[in-house]
Amino acid sequence: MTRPVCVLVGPPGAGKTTIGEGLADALGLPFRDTDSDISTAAGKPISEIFVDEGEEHFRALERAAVATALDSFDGVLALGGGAILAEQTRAALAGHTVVYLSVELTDAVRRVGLGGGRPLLAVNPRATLKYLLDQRRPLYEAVATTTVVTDGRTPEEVVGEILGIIGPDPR
Ligand SMILES: Nc1ncnc2c1ncn2[C@@H]1O[C@H](COP(=O)(O)OP(=O)(O)O)[C@@H](O)[C@H]1O
Ligand SMILES: O=C(O)C1=C[C@@H](OP(=O)(O)O)[C@@H](O)[C@H](O)C1
Ligand SMILES: [Mg+2]
Repeated sequence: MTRPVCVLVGPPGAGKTTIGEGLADALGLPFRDTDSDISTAAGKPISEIFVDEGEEHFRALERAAVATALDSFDGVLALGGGAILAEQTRAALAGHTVVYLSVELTDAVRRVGLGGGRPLLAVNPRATLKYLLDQRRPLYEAVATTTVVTDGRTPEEVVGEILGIIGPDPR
């Protein structure tokens, strides 16, 4: 069994996808994002899965995609922001190196803009993000082995801090 060297969690706009790519690059390891896995397998964007099959169906695909990646992928793994809502996923994260990329409302709103293809943020991004941040903060904190604050920091600075935590050769 292989396992990711680092799993990134946090709300939309925390930078999981961006930081994950940069971190994988710096480590010379592959990068994977469960949103991309789900979208590739379904043959359509996440936003269309929400419209065609609904959020419940997306969450089932997400639980399966996360379980598979946690068991079989040995690079840097980014999860979707809502993955930790599933008790099954929170339990599966135990024993992994889990970095919570935290972000407060102002920076999260700025980064996601008008939603950026995120169906949950399509109508009122600011109000929805405020709700998501408050609802999920305890869940991110519960699964994380480390928290890295991203507000007011560049992706390069964030990648540098994570490298300092997990080291240059985490395998
Ligand atoms: N530390 C950062 N500083 C400024 N912009 C960032 C930072 N991290 C990510 N971004 C930008 O914010 C947007 C959302 O980032 P993304 O990686 O998709 O976040 P997530 O996967 O957590 O939703 C992207 O446009 C990205 O370039
Ligand atoms: O917060 C959420 O519930 C979601 C976040 C998205 O991923 P990012 O956190 O990478 O934006 C994506 O999984 C989907 O739109 C649902
Ligand atoms: Mg992402």
